[in-house]
Amino acid sequence: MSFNKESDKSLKFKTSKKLKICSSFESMNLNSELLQGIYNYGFEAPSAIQSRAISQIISGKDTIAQAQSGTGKTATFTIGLLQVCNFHKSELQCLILSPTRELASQINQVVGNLGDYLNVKSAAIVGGTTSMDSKSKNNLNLLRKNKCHVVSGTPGRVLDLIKKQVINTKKVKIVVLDEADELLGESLGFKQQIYDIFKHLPTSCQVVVVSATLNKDIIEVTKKFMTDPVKILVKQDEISLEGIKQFYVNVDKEEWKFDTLCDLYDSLSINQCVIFCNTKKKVDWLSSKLIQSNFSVVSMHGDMKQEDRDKVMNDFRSGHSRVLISTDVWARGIDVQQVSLVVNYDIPENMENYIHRIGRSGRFGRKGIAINFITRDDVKLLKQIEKFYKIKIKAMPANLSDLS
Ligand SMILES: Nc1ncnc2c1ncn2[C@@H]1O[C@H](COP(=O)(O)OP(=O)(O)OP(=O)(O)O)[C@@H](O)[C@H]1O
Repeated sequence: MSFNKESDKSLKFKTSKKLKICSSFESMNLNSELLQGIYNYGFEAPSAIQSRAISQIISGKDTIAQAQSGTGKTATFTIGLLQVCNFHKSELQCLILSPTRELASQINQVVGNLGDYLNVKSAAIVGGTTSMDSKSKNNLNLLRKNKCHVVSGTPGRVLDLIKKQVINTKKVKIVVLDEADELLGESLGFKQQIYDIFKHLPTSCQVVVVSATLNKDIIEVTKKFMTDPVKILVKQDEISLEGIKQFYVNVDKEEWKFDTLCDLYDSLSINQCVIFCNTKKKVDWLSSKLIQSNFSVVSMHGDMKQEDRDKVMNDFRSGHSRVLISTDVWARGIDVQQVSLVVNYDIPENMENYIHRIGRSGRFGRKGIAINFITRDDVKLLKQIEKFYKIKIKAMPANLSDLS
């Protein structure tokens, strides 16, 4: 196995020159209810990406915003779009697209929280549930009556509801593609859905593209639907967060991973931990093996029923469960601040998801630890990761608890 060629494309595109930097939320000319929502949510000062990108979004420019994991990109586009929307008008003005149901719901929550004083009506459109709960029914009713200002959803479900004329896109002013490289890449089949959604949007619609990882090819694709965008980008060797300490453990053979994990369990469950496997089957296998051995873990992947996924998410977010085993469905965007440790039980299959996975820890300047299990076959992959991000991944020290 080796990383695909896509990942090797270096970031040769540049940040736009002479960008305005707003060092406080007050200096962004936000309306007072929005400012109140921001402070009430606990934010005091903007992060680097927020101080650069929010004012660009507000000015109406198409914007490409790249910044490291956990540095506040969600609030960047949310504050921007909340300022752009007119809440006196009862119509859908903003569409936010993201790759997983959990992320779309999380973004919807942030929109609701930051827009608390604006009377924003937003809906998560995620599908997947066998029976619709009253909230989902209510959302659909609001959409049918064109009473939502903001929709946050996954591309397939959103496109479906546009085609069924439940979502009315006529007045959409701004569309956000979060985790844009995932949405516009070739592997997951979202790209065509995104193009189809664009066909239903007004041509004047402002486009905001966001991710921690963007490459030249993705920027090329965005030219199809963006006009002279402002670009705010980080260099490849700055994508990895300094606050996340990265280690490897030589497990030599696949069969030795399990015992290594059991030895680590006490350290894993001090705060909260996410363990990544590359397949759904492996997630199921590992979680049942750990449970059989009396370890307390929960697990999640894309083949599980949405009701079960929701329960796992709620338990993990509340801190009720501390160790979560998952596939890359959890790699991007999910924000649980207490996660301080990520274990790559399997090394990820693409370079980008390495950065996204480890970025589940160390949120917004917190400290994090990432541990990579390395079989003999993985040594080469680890070297590729180190070279690509210009980082050094050290051998795990004997006493991990000293680090946390
Ligand atoms: N200005 C701020 N002050 C304090 N906390 C903030 C601020 N902006 C964002 N945060 C918090 O930082 C955490 C990470 O933010 P967010 O999820 O938006 O990061 P992200 O850049 O979108 O990450 P990812 O790349 O993983 O999607 C969240 O818990 C959020 O509430």
